[in-house]
Amino acid sequence: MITKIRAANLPSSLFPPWFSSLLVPPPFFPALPVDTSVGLSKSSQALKLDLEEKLFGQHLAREVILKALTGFRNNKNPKKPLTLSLHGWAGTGKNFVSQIVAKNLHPEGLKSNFVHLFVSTLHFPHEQKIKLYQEQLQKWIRGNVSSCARSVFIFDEMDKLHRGLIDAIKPFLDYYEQVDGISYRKAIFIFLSNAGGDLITRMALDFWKAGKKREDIQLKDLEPVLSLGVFNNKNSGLWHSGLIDRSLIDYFVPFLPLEYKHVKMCVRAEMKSRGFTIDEEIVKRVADEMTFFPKEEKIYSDKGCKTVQTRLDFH
Ligand SMILES: Nc1ncnc2c1ncn2[C@@H]1O[C@H](COP(=O)(O)OP(=O)(O)OP(=O)(O)O)[C@@H](O)[C@H]1O
Repeated sequence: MITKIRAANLPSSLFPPWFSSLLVPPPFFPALPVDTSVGLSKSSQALKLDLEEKLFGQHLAREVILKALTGFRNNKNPKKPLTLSLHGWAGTGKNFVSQIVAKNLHPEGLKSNFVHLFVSTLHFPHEQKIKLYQEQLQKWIRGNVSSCARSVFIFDEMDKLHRGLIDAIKPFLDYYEQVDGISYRKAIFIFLSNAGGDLITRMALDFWKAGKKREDIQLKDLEPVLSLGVFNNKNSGLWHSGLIDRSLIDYFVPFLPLEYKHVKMCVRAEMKSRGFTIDEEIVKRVADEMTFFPKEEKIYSDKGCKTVQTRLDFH
């Protein structure tokens, strides 16, 4: 599913018109604008605050993302780019968090020249064009990292990304000091997918049924779950790509399914961002319109907070 934000910030064709200028190999890359605020835009404290205030119901994702980003930014000499793999049900905040991270590094977020979002089904829809996509993608990454070492690349719908394209980006994710004269070690790659989302949900449901608190779910509880749903799942996209075998993913970040109370929090946040006074009656009405599963218990929103914005329009 493509959100408004993504569609609004993406070129209509695969790459913008000036892309062809990047086809010249280094050192002849044209000078793209240089971001002087790179890495200094906000402190880790600001990221922490953003995650605490804006991201609802995701205590594990909050913890892992903060740890990963803080560690990476404090490391003056990283040995490889930072690679995060975000997993979870639809509408639970994977794109939302990627945007928070991107904004933290580059204040303009998705609008920055140094943040790049690829959506598999939008940008790489035709299997027969894989060779072309591979070439363009590699040149795009190379060109942009040579312009800004701390470029951020977000790949949405990773589970739908053709294996050939994962192979194309693999060299950039590795521990090489340089590839063709360029170091990729300060770049950040974020992969988003629904793979493992059903298993994460089942785990959350088991906790709920056992009367345990959601916040008591720990990363170690989810490791075997992710291992089954992602690491050893031939359909997850990552499995047969060699990314996992070669330890090229630094952090797996699980997103839990969102409950009624989280949906209400999303409604309030949306009202606030539109400058409305919070009206609890409307908050309840919007949340009540969402559908919840499993059939019997009705605990988790089946679209997370995804349709909150449009539903609010009706009220
Ligand atoms: N955990 C959350 N906390 C706060 N807001 C959220 C959360 N999850 C979703 N939202 C809101 O819902 C919108 C849609 O969520 P988002 O696009 O991040 O979902 P997603 O997990 O990427 O879904 P998909 O897998 O379908 O792409 C976000 O822009 C945000 O406004």
